[in-house]
Amino acid sequence: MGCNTSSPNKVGDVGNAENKTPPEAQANGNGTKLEPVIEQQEPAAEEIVERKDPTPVPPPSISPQVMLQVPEVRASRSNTPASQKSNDQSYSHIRLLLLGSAESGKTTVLEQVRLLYKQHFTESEYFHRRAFIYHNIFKCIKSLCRAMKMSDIGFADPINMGRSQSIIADEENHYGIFSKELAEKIKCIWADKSMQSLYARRSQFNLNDSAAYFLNNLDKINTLDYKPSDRDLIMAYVPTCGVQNVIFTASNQSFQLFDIGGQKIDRRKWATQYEGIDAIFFCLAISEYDQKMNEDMVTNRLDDALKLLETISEEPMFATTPIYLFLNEIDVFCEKLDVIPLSNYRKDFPGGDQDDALDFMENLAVAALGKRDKSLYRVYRCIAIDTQMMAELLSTVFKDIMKRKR
Ligand SMILES: Nc1nc2c(ncn2[C@@H]2O[C@H](COP(=O)(O)OP(=O)(O)OP(=O)(O)O)[C@@H](O)[C@H]2O)c(=O)[nH]1
Ligand SMILES: [Mg+2]
Repeated sequence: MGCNTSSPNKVGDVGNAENKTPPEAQANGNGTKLEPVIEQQEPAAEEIVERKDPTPVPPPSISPQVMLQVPEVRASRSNTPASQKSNDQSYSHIRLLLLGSAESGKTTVLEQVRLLYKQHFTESEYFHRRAFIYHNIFKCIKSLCRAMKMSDIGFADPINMGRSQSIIADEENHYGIFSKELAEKIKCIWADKSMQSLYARRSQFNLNDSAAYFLNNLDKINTLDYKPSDRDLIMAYVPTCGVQNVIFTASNQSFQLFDIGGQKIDRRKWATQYEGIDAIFFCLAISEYDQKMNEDMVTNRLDDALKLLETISEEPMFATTPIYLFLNEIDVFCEKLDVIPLSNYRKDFPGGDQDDALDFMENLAVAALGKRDKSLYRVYRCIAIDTQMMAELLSTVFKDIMKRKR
């Protein structure tokens, strides 16, 4: 039996999504012209030191965080906690909080909301994302070269060994277009037959899920007039270090979606955003069952994510707050199962096909929600990079949230 990724599976009593694309995704319900306002939030100096991601802070000219607001709320500061906003009578938004561990898909969900609900990207945001795409590509090829060096495989073409060594020795962060020579090196290494077999074992060295997508598109990207497409924006990984939010209208209701970084260092700030939250979107990347956390390279990522979910579920401030749980990355999960058996990492998995494995993961997540009343959570299986799937899912979720508010 194949993996059913065509529509989000739901637990609970949410009706099936009827429309392919929600009408509210095509225009702003209230007709307000939305003008993005970009504000920068820099991480504190001690965080820069502690952060495990080796490239948390892009060059000074590139903002790592953006905040999108409708004109009437421009006066508020980007780092004002949701708690303060809840006491401000001028706010009429339903406040949503994205939570989950690092690289679980939170910002991808936010970016999908922006694309679907017409929160256009500014030129400087394109510039910022473009810089990160070059950086993502270089980081990926460097990880692959390092992994090849550690492996017993060896390049199919011996010339690639020297190319690989020079990539490993390159200390630059590469936030800009690659030289012709560097681009050629990257392409040759990526095309090497042995590299492709190593790529199949990529979870062993925490390679970003979008590595192949960007490496395969290098020719298009490495041009002076390259402007990221919507797809490129969704596929890029820009680690969130701080809080960003977007305000948008769905079904004539105004929503504000907050997104916080999921690395351990960022979680210390989560509680400052808890008050006044109407619903939580929790992202859990189920594909990470065999991976270790970048922060310590010891803790299993799935264990960490489940523990995090349990903590959020038990948080007294969320006792009556609905949790919308997104079991994310089912594409990567299904692809990985054949290469890395789930039973190697989850001894309690009795075995079975992909759908059994998906059910098993869902049960783990539901168990982490503990004694929470069934009416206070919904579970969805999703692929956050799939815009069509997310259009249906988000439309269903927003309707459910509004039903609860009535
Ligand atoms: N293949 C695949 N890739 C995904 C999926 N969801 C997210 N990604 C990719 O995973 C990477 C990380 O996603 P983000 O949304 O930035 O992760 P995050 O939870 O915001 O991470 P932090 O900001 O570090 O907390 C990006 O490159 C996304 O394109 C998915 O369902 N499938
Ligand atoms: Mg993020």
